[in-house]
Amino acid sequence: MNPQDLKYIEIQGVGQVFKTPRGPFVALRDINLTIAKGEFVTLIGHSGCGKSTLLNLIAGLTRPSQGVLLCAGREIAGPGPDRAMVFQNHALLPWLTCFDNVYLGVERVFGASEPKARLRERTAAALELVGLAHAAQKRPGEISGGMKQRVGIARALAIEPKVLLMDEPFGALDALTRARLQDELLDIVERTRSTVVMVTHDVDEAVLLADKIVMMTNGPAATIGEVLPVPLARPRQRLQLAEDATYLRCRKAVLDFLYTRQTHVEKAA
Ligand SMILES: Nc1ncnc2c1ncn2[C@@H]1O[C@H](COP(=O)(O)OP(=O)(O)OP(=O)(O)O)[C@@H](O)[C@H]1O
Repeated sequence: MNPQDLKYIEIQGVGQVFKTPRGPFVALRDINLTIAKGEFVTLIGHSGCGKSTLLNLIAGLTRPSQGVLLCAGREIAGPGPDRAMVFQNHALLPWLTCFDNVYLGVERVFGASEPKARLRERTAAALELVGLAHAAQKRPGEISGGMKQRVGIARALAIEPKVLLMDEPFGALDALTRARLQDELLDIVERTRSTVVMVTHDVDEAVLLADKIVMMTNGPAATIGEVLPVPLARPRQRLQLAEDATYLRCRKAVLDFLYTRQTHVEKAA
């Protein structure tokens, strides 16, 4: 791998302080992390520790109070088509069909340089990739939660982002749909070789999907407590992993971190 690709995303000395009516609130401090091209990173930590805050910084939706974030050697100064976000609540426009929800983003990114037929081809290919070609003409209100989430993923993949940012994308789904979408995501990422940063609360999801798990300490002033490499070969099969010694060791390490070393104490608001 090109040495530059080993540090595709670089987060250096990043801190985030929010202004609140009660004074400044230090959400993140001293975050240092390097992500290689094609790497799948999961971010895990107790509720409120700053996972979404960190993802928003990588997306360029917010700017850090301290430090710098780089993507492909360039400072992240705002959102860009090289980084696409998938949200937990899918954020689809209810009055548009699934096709048009995906087309909207495709047109924004490629509309100036490609003919309409090519934009439609890209949209159809993204829906095909997530197994939703048959639902292209349905509106979000006419499809299930899992299907809506797949449209959200198709919309992100359709713009061919270099980095896929996912904020608890499967958090609102039932366990079976969630498992199916995790498998589909593994398959898609294998094919597209995207770099992925995914926030999750789910320990099994974190281990199943990741090349490395970034474990965050509790907030306020949260930081990275530990980075755990997951040296499991790909493609991964969830049934085989259930008894795999490396899988079980990684799972235990995350559980230990979360429930022994970072016991969650609900703070008074
Ligand atoms: N715009 C903001 N202004 C003030 N405080 C904020 C703002 N955004 C986030 N926070 C605070 O920063 C901390 C981190 O929030 P964040 O949403 O990143 O946590 P999280 O780990 O993603 O939580 P969860 O797992 O519950 O989604 C929280 O205490 C939150 O209240």
